[in-house]
Amino acid sequence: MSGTTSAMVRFSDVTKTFVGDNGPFNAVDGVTLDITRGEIFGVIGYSGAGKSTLVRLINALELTSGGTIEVDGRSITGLPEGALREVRAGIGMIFQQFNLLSSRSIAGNISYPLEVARWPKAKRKARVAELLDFVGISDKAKQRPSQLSGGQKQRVGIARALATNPGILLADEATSALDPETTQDVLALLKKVNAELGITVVVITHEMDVVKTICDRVAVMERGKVVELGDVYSVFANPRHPATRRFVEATIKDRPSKDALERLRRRHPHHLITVSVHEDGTSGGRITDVLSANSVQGSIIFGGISEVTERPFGSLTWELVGTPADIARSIETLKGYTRVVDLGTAEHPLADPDAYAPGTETDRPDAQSPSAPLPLDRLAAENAAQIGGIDPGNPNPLGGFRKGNR
Ligand SMILES: Nc1ncnc2c1ncn2[C@@H]1O[C@H](COP(=O)(O)OP(=O)(O)OP(=O)(O)O)[C@@H](O)[C@H]1O
Repeated sequence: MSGTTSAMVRFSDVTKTFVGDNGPFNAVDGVTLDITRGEIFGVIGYSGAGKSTLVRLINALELTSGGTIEVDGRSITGLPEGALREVRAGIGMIFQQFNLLSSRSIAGNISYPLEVARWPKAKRKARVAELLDFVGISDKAKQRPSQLSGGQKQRVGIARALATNPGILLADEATSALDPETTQDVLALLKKVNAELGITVVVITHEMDVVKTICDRVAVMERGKVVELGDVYSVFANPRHPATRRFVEATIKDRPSKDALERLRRRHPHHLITVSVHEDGTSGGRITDVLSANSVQGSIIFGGISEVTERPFGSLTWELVGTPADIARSIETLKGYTRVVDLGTAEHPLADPDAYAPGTETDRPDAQSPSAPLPLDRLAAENAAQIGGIDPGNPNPLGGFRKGNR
């Protein structure tokens, strides 16, 4: 990769049109955004929002219907297949279902793209050993994929995707099939890929937890459009779009839902407030100081503070006991530091404008029609793409090596 511009990927008014059961529709609809060189960029959205399609446009597994895409300063729009193979060689990809070749050993899987790129045997062997060590599974070299756990399989997928030194790694729901602990391990590995190898990582996910753990910036997609874009902490601290708010609330779980608030009011009939705790706002200690300075007794009855991009984030719901005037003064003072939602009392309740009311997928106003089943040729194309520089139209990546492109 040339390293000449700060944008590793540039989408300019990009549209991708598919023909569905009800006629043509835009799976990606007028997207303009830059993915900065060296960052971990998240794309989040509900099923069918267009995330995979957007990311598959980067390595030309899908071709644009409108607009232009630049990868590493080079427009890939309208390039002939031969030139696209060159672009793909600089992009690694990993998938939810790993897409490993079951007939090959782990070392054989990782070596495969190097064979295709016609690396000499000794160089291949050294590179595979280096990659196995990097992803932490050197002891698994001779085993078959079926002998590995999901997390280990994804490590193989990552090693294979890195084999030919790509500048970009695309991770399509790479942790969605893993348990929470293994997810954290794989996310840590993706962070290491980014930090130690300087690779730009694009992560597609439907879990804000993934975004919160590793991404620098995030785009929220809904119905093919990017509805919110920004650095992760700001998006968490100030989500503007309803879809973003739902993702944040479902992940942080720091505020009582409507139902939980009703239960809290029954147990705690006095004045309730929810106070945001941000790095640049207030802390639990400062809240206590403000309350005691105003002769108000406070106790925490709900809340949670976790880390977003390694910085504190969350909120605490307090029950306040004191005179109405002292409580009002406390709330005014706290508002000078941070966001305070006044929930009133059991007798005179005030609604939380941000309350999260969990619903089903189909309850959501933005729910999309279910994604089409993965066509077989798409699976073959993914297999081909992740080993770098191969024609995604080849339905049988093991059916004979194509000529390398370097
Ligand atoms: N090859 C295709 N032909 C027709 N429609 C398609 C094709 N690929 C995707 N779609 C449709 O485009 C829309 C966006 O799909 P896409 O896979 O990009 O969404 P997504 O946000 O990644 O969803 P998921 O998280 O379920 O994978 C969906 O309605 C899907 O059914």
